[in-house]
Amino acid sequence: MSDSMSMGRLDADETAMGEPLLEVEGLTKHFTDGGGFLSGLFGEEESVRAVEDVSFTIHKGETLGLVGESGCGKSTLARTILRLLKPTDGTVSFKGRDLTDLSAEEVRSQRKDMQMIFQDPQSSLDPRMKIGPIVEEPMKAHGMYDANGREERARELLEKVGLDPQHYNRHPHAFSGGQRQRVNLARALSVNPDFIVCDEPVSSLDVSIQAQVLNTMRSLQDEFGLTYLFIAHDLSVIRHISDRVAVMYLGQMVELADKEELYENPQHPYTQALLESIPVPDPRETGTRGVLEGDVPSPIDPPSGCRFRTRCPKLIAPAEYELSPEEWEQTRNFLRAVQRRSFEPAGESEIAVEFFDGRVPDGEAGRIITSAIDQILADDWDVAKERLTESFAEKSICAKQIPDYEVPAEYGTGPHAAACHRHRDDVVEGRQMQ
Ligand SMILES: Nc1ncnc2c1ncn2[C@@H]1O[C@H](COP(=O)(O)OP(=O)(O)OP(=O)(O)O)[C@@H](O)[C@H]1O
Repeated sequence: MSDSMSMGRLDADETAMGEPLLEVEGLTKHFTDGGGFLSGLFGEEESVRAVEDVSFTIHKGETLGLVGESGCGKSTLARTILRLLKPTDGTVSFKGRDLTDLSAEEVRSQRKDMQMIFQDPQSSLDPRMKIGPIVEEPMKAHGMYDANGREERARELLEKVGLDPQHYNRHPHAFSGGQRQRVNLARALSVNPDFIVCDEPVSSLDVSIQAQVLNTMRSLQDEFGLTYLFIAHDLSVIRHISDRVAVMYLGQMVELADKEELYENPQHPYTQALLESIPVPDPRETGTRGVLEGDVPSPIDPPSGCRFRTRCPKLIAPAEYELSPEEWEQTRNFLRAVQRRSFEPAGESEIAVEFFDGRVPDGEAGRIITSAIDQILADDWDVAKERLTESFAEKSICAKQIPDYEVPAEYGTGPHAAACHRHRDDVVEGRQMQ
């Protein structure tokens, strides 16, 4: 397809994937500095734009994996969906019912159907309580069964999650991390929910234990007809458990597709970078550094257009310059190097050799580059950086419009949404045509 669809909306649900269970539409959560009396007076209250205009659907019985670097807004999105946080904007419908306008009491009763399990099984279990009563707590809160009924169900659930029901009277410290996460699962299941948000549920566990817990979660899903929103930063974990995968960057969804499609045919440069950075199984190697350049910008003042553009290795060339793909790549690398001040300027020809194979492009683009080189040699880095950024980065379509495209899928049957302007018809070989 050619042009941007509704701005910021990334939705991949128009298929026969089953009945929608959860529909999220334009969900936005900004954190505003509550103490901002003075800033409020001047109307300049700063807000952290943690989640911005996110739309997607989760179907009954599926697992939607949600992946992205730390701080990209995964937990805030999950908490806003569950109404643990009040949305700034947008709607969440669960089984066709809009949750956004429910009263506090209605939200509380709705929560029975929507449970959440967290990363750290240690801190989410009260060390003074025995695990049986821990599992019974939510049933008690929702007035389910009498005391005997609750105990019976708790014992049954302990067994279902792979624990010994005889351990009903033990305290959490008697269990390993994996076992404690199983207690959490039993507790979440106790109120018979339809939907469970799993926020990094296996991240704190040893790799060898992770697969076992994930397998248990899978079989519980089949047995109880559960639907999961599964959050993780680890792409191998997401691949193991998910049916579809959504990728988040700086508060927005950038790609959503069937699992196989996303892993085999990623169409967003951020997803591609994340996948390239899956570490070889070496416990000393962590994170995504190396492939993804630069720092994540602040969510207080995120980049315009595509939020990934300031780190994107595929930034689109502005329409006004007639640059070949090679020249654009050189120009982009030069721009990045100046922005990061990552080289020692020796002289004009040395810079031209280092970044442009000795030949700066012709025309207007060349004139801008040459004057930037002069400014660098005069130690005016900031002026050079500003000129190059304004002339190239800010003129790219990537800076001007929020991308949102549906692209052809090669694997699976579901749609594939990718928020990258390279999928416009008027972008050819990384350059926007006039
Ligand atoms: N209560 C809050 N007040 C202000 N800012 C917040 C608050 N909670 C989260 N944030 C900010 O919102 C952004 C998104 O945070 P969030 O915890 O949702 O990300 P995440 O992807 O879940 O990260 P992680 O994987 O590290 O948990 C971050 O910039 C974070 O600092």
